[in-house]
Amino acid sequence: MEARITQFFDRYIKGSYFPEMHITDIIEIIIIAFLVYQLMIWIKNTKAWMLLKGIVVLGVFILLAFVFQMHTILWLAKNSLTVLATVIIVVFQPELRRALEKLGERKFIAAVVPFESAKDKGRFSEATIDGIVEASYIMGRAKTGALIVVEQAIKLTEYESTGIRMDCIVSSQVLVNIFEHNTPLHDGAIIIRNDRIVSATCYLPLSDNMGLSKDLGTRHRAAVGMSEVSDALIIVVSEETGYVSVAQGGRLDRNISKEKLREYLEDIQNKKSESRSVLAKWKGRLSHEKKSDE
Ligand SMILES: Nc1ncnc2c1ncn2[C@@H]1O[C@H](COP(=O)(O)OP(=O)(O)OP(=O)(O)O)[C@@H](O)[C@H]1O
Repeated sequence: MEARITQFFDRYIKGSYFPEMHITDIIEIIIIAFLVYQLMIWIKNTKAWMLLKGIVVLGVFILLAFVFQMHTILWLAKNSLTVLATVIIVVFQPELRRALEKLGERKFIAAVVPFESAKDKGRFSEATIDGIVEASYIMGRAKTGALIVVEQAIKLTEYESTGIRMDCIVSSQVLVNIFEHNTPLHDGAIIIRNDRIVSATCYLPLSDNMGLSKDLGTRHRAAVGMSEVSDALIIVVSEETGYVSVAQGGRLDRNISKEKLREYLEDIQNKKSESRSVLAKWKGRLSHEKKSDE
């Protein structure tokens, strides 16, 4: 038995090369694993998934061409590589932009650079949450369609400019009034920044996610589309069913309860107040240090 084990070690293990490992190598492996994992999630959630399948098919085709030594195909593949890379960048420009924006999102940056949230002077109050929740379910019961975008760290100025500019404190009465049928502001989406409605009748980008249910129309597609290109939380009230749904990060949570909607809103409210408190702590520490220097 012992001889067998020794023989196994001699044959398979002894000759193997084990490089020396340092702590930085382990950290490097963890970072690369994390990045690859994030990349795979990103590919799965965007149309890059279809592209990946296409690339695999193309790869197999090129491999066959290599095996059978088809020189013209190999020459074409080699020379179109740079063009292909440019095409990918152009086609996936929105997704790449979103991926980079995500890196700069406050929840990520705030952990490293606390003063990032210095721009965040607004307040997302309880009254705003109450107003949105109440209005959504009033409209749901009345089967009034609505599309409400709650802005977060990424500024939605370009979408704001597609609508009619407003400057109005959020309340359930105002929201219900805006989405009332046959009124000038009811079509399209409204954008809420902190406690104020800043624009109405906004046009949002439509999602081309093929996984979305076929019975969802453009209102829901616009909600998902907006959540794919920004970190905003989008509330949709269906005119057809009266259901209240939430789109966030490219996903649609359909027919949610009042409590769940409140949870979603409180979640983003807490994120805002968390980053403000980090800033407050940082400012406090700074002034304390200044005082002790004097
Ligand atoms: N790109 C867009 N941006 C903003 N609002 C949009 C957009 N596309 C559609 N809408 C809004 O959605 C309305 C049409 O909704 P539609 O019936 O097609 O969608 P739906 O998802 O089936 O919603 P519902 O369940 O309310 O019927 C339009 O009148 C408009 O107000």
